[in-house]
Amino acid sequence: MAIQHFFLLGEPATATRAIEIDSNLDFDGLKHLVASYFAIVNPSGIGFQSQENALQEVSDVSSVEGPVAISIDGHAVRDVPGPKGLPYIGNFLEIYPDHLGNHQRLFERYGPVIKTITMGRTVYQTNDPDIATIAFAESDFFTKKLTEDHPLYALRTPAAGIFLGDTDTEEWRIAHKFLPPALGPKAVRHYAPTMQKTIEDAIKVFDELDEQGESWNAYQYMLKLGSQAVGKLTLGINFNHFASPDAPLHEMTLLIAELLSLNKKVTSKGNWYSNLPFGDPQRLKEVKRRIEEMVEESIQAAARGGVEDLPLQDAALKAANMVDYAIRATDNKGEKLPKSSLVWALIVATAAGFTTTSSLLSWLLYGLVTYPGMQERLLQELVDNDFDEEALLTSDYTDRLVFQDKYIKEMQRKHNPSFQPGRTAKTDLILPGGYKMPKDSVIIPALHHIHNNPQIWSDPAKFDPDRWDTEEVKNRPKGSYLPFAVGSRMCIGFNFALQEVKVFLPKLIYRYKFTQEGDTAVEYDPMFQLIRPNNLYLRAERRVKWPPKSKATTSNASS
Ligand code: HEM
Repeated sequence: MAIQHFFLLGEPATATRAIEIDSNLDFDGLKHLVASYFAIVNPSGIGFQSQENALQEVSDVSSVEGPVAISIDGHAVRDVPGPKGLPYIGNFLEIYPDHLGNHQRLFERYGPVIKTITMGRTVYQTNDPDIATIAFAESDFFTKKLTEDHPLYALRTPAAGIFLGDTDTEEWRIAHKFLPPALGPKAVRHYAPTMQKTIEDAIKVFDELDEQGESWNAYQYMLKLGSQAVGKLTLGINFNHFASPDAPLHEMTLLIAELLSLNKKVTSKGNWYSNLPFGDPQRLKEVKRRIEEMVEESIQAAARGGVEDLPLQDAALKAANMVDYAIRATDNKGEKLPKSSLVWALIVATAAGFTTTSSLLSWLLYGLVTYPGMQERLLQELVDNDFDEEALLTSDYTDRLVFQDKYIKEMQRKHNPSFQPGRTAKTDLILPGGYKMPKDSVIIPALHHIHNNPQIWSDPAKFDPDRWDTEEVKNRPKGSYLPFAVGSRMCIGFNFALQEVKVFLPKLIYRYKFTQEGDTAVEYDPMFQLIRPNNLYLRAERRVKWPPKSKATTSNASS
């Protein structure tokens, strides 16, 4: 057993640590051992050197006259770079309003990990898939914990367990045991008829708008549609958004939309602001209270129906909605989701569900009028698959729409609604590349910038659904496409979201030809928790004719 002294290259050689090296250890084992002493997240990047000579064998490392310097991926350890800020506001003006474009510029200038400070809030971001994967894995190094620097800090609600709570809590464990089964692939399939009914109701309104020759704001109507679908799923409430073209948004939709926008305003201005007893911070508290009240009412209404208890999986397949599920679902110890978790878990599932899907739906419509040939190819695929107004949109049917699947994937690569899931460092640590992150600091795997990283995606700015057939994309590095995040805090509603858009899109595309009203550049809302288009106005005209089946399909059918 030899003892060697080590220090991190880039740190003073006086900060050494003595480590005992077992003579049976191999080189990888030595890297792991040293990594554990210095909280180096990925041991494989470790290099050892003495007097600038690389040491390649365990025997060299243990016998050389110490201390031995540790490099990471060929680098000395370093602080995460970022732009110098102004007093008080930090980098605010350098980032907003176009935070996507500006972060892209900062990644190009500073490399794969950047640090910015806005209004006193320090955030690390990465566009590197490896680092994103590390951050998303709940581990000794990272967890979801809503510290003051976390983008969801102003919304944190420990009782919700999911989304707005820390991983390391009983509330998350319980909510995470009960809720995902209700949104698993099989459970979601049984909601397909409800989804189809939702879009068929909505179509009456789009028909009326067409008859009046009116164009409409894509996000506003997709918000109606997305929240109508999710409201039925989570709370069993019909929001009646399609009673007429001007039907108002349901109070729940309005409040949740306000909650998110207030949160983005409050968090982008720093913690001093969130504590003010008036203005936006005060309104944020009022909005939360009113939402709680409304969900409690829908739980009361569902509970009065009188229902039998069922094991989780059975409840998921039989429930009329998630309130119904949450009341009946019983785990193998006979326990249920406690009342204290129920209200906020349902609020969060509702909010997470409709704000995201309505943005995705809006971008999917944006793609039809922006990217040449998409609308025609999607329509052709429907015709080739014998679609008509009566078709039943089961998941077996939508699985056959291969181009639609690639279109949705590419849309989530370029225009994913969710962009800033944050994870918190559990200890002072060293990331690949040698970047130092202090305990309790927050790193955001910047989804948009990972999805547009030119080192992973060729010509990332190009919207190209066919790239999903290429070997390059099929063999892409782990962590390079994460529209729903990954790891145990990833989205639990992704099956529902994907099924929903796969049911809605065919109905819309087969019935209408979409064109954009005016040619103003479409802007995204910079002060919203999600990326959504602000000013996309569409005209949906009833189709009167459809293309014939393509030759390949007809000849396949006759052969
Ligand atoms: C296009 C649609 C959607 C996108 C892009 C999306 C994206 C995401 C992302 C990135 C996360 C991780 C957030 C974080 O780490 O901070 C997340 C979490 C979550 N999503 Fe989604 N989501 C979508 C739809 C839905 C739907 C339809 C539901 C429910 C009906 C839902 C429910 C949730 C919940 C409850 C969590 C938190 C899980 C936890 O805390 O363990 N999402 N989503």
